[in-house]
Amino acid sequence: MFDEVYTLFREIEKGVTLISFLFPYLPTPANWQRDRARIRLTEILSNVVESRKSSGRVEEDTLQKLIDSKYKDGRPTTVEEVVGLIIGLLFAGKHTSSHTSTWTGACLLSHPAFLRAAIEEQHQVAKKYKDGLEYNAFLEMDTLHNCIKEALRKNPATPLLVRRVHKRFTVQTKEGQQYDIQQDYIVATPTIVNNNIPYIYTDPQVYDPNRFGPERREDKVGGKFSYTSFGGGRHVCTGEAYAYMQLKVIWSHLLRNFDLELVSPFPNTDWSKFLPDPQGKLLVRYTRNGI
Ligand code: HEM
Repeated sequence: MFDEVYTLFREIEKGVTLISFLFPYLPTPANWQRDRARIRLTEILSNVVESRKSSGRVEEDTLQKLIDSKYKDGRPTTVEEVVGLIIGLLFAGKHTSSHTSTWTGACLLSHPAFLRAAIEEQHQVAKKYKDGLEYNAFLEMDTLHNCIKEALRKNPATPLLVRRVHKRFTVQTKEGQQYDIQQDYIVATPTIVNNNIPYIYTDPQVYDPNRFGPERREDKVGGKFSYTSFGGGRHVCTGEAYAYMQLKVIWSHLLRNFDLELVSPFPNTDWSKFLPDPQGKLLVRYTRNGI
């Protein structure tokens, strides 16, 4: 089942392009495949939800929370809604994480000074937690954290955040120009532009994880929306802490156990995707070492 779910996910992902975002029902092979995969994935996950419900078993997990949730008027969630939420959650967490992990690798392996600093930090943490790395050890990996954060600043997983306006409002630019934003307008905020504003980020084109260190704190200087790779406001990413933790677990393991070298050129961004990945294959040579 795992293989089939993974394949279906890939097929849905392939249908999430910039074109399909603007024209979701365009009759293209990618959109057909995406829609067929969505139907099959719904079938598989519906069976999982139905089987949990009919078993009478109560577990301490996310699936149970979704099944037990109720709307404000007391109505419980339907199987279809639970399945939709699971697909949404998997989509929110899976692709964004693999995207960020890949860009972190590409950035680290092309910036030797930061790679050395991240490896040195692994030495220090491994020395301190010699009985095995646990949760707190990963929280102490500030250098690695900032390397991931900077890779994500330069390569946000969601370069455009979109909202429908519920209530009319005005907005004023830094230069004093006012805009009237009317109800039902669609507003888009380009993360990729926000993350490169020169009065917030010094030399924004440069990969420099030190910008997030205690002396500079560039993610805070422009206010709470300076760094928007995890969104902001009411719908800010609820998985941010988990995302950093899993990315640190992955990269800490790789840095502690392998010598890594990027053998393909630093990748361009594939802008045809709605969630723009590195273009082409990223080739890495690895030798096992072990800190
Ligand atoms: C590096 C990895 C991740 C990145 C870059 C990321 C980014 C984002 C962004 C930009 C948003 C806001 C979308 C918007 O405003 O329209 C968001 C929302 C969300 N993310 Fe993440 N995310 C990541 C990982 C995760 C993980 C691992 C999970 C769950 C396990 C998760 C769950 C969610 C959920 C549920 C929302 C919707 C929140 C809401 O609408 O109230 N994310 N994420």
